[in-house]
Amino acid sequence: MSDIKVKICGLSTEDTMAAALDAGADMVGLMFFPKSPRHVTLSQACKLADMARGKADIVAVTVNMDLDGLSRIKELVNPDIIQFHGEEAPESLAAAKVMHGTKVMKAMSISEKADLEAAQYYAIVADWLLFDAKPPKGSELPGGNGVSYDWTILKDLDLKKPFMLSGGLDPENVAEAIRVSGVTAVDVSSGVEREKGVKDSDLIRAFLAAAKGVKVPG
Ligand SMILES: O=C(O)c1ccccc1NCC(=O)[C@H](O)[C@H](O)COP(=O)(O)O
Repeated sequence: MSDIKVKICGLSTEDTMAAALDAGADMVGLMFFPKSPRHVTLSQACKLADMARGKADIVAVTVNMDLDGLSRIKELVNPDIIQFHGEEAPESLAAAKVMHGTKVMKAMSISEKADLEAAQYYAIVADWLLFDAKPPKGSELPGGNGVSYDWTILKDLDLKKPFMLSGGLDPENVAEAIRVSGVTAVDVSSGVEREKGVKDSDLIRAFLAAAKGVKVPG
């Protein structure tokens, strides 16, 4: 039996980063999308990344970022993984992998099974796939909207690459989401916040305990 992997996304303070690390987060996400309420500056990101290095994988979350922007993040923050959360093509991921020498994660917007079809192309280059909910109409954010989709469509998905479920997860529903989808990795942002963009250490601990409490065959 092995533990579920958990990514806590959009951490922006030292207290909540410490809570996530102490409670056993496997990945911690730092947000580089300026419109996000979880956005961090490069200097904040460096401090938070230093706390996490060697304890959890540092994930830099980007949206359609140009090569210069990615290079600056690589040089200053040195993340373990770059998350691509926009309309980036598989070729852009491949280029970033070669250029920056990091692992890459591709987020895809999902509302129905057909949305999973492109995953096979991304799986050729991506080290991880993240199946997130399609943003609601009018949202300025491609992720972090706290909405979910039918988790059962991920059941029995075989991509030969690891993937995560996200979108609207929280400490109350994460165990059920893992059971009905069969996933072994989950990601959360809004569900561990007390208000939009403000992470809550107690909710982070509760989420990690609930997710890690589900045992999967491994
Ligand atoms: O969280 C954001 O503000 C965000 C903005 C732009 C692109 C991606 C963003 N989040 C990426 C994530 O990996 C979130 O954890 C994921 O979308 C799930 O969010 P939530 O439904 O709020 O748990």
